[in-house]
Amino acid sequence: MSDTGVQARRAAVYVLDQVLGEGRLMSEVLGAGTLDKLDASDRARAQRLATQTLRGLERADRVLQKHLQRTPPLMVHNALRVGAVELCQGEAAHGVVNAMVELVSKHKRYGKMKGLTNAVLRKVAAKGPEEWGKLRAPRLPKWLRGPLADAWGAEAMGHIEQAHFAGAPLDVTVNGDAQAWAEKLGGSVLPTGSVRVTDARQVSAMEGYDAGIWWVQDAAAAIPAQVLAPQSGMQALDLCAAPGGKTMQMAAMGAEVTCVDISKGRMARVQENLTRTGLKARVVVQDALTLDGKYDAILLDAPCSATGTIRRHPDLPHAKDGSEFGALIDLQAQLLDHAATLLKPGGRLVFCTCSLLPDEGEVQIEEALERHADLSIDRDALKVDGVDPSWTTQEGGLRLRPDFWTDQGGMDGFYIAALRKA
Ligand SMILES: C[S@@+](CC[C@H](N)C(=O)[O-])C[C@H]1O[C@@H](n2cnc3c(N)ncnc32)[C@H](O)[C@@H]1O
Repeated sequence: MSDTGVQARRAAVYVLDQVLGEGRLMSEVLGAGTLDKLDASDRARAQRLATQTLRGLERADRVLQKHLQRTPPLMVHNALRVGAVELCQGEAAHGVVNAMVELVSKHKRYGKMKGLTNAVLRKVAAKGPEEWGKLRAPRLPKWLRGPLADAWGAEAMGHIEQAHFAGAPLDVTVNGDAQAWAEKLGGSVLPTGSVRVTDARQVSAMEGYDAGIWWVQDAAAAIPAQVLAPQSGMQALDLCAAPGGKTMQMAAMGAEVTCVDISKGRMARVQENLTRTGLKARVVVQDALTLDGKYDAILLDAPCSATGTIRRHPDLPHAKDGSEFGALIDLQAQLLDHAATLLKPGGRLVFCTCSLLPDEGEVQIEEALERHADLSIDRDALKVDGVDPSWTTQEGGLRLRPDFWTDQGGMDGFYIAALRKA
């Protein structure tokens, strides 16, 4: 790591410029190799700083607001935001202020704003940490808060925002003795069988990773394959499979799995994951809408708004504006209709999305049941260990929210429903 942490902070500010200024997701910015020149520890630090700043953006702006007469240019504003978040979360003032002043002073256009940066961050260092704790959990932008508050109510909305601000622990799915691995990893076994590691280190350096005993998967994301529960030897299809968490679960259950995804790049990760874990599946890069064949069990984890994953991806509400969601909702319905044609009579289809929007969950299933007289909801499939019956919805699906299991660290938002073909 560089001595002063300037490089990591500069990279974090660049990532924020891209998310907040260009509407790019952090995964796109990082995927384009933005941080590749940094060493591993600076890269991790830059990513952590950008993530923490996005999570606490509203608080950072409130703390900064009273020291700014007008909004500075985005790059300077983002440097102040990163600095404010670090200071308010207990980082030593001299290191943060010096690094941010140096970073701004080297900027071609805004170098002259180093004095302002110094003055503002010194004021934040003096009072900010005390103010920080009294501020509310940051709210989602209106375009997303509106529909979510309509769906779940104002009180739940506040709890969801608190869960977003708290962030997410590391959950892993173990192919083996979960209790034994929970002890080795310093975690605990959740009611649904996932292992939660609160004191997470670098994942690839953790015991059992290289040996492929476990893979990273949020506890909520592990439930759809448990609901489908294909039996050993069954022909199972994982539609929209990459990076392959659910494929691996079904392969570990003994099913003959075919996994399909449209993205060649993302499917390379499925192949890597299968190689690491020693699990077997037929890997197909193809548009799921053009697939044929007949299967006993199908899992459709459809592309969606990903609004259930904001704890891990706080960039999403800032980079997006909801304008793409209509096309995703149409695609989900098409994928559901096509998946139904791939089911054998008596076969089962689990539909899921990592979304908090009913249009991508409850409404999709209600409408699919109207379109397909030969499909019925399978409520019994939801009787999975650790799944609270109160999570069941009116039409017979499961609604999971980030504010569930609060005492244990929450879970991603998900919708899951099981359908059976006559
Ligand atoms: C929510 S992610 C899947 C996560 C995965 N099931 C897992 O558990 O690791 C959605 C996936 O849908 C894929 N996708 C989008 N449109 C598709 C299509 N028409 N056919 C197949 N895959 C598609 C995307 O490439 C993406 O990998």
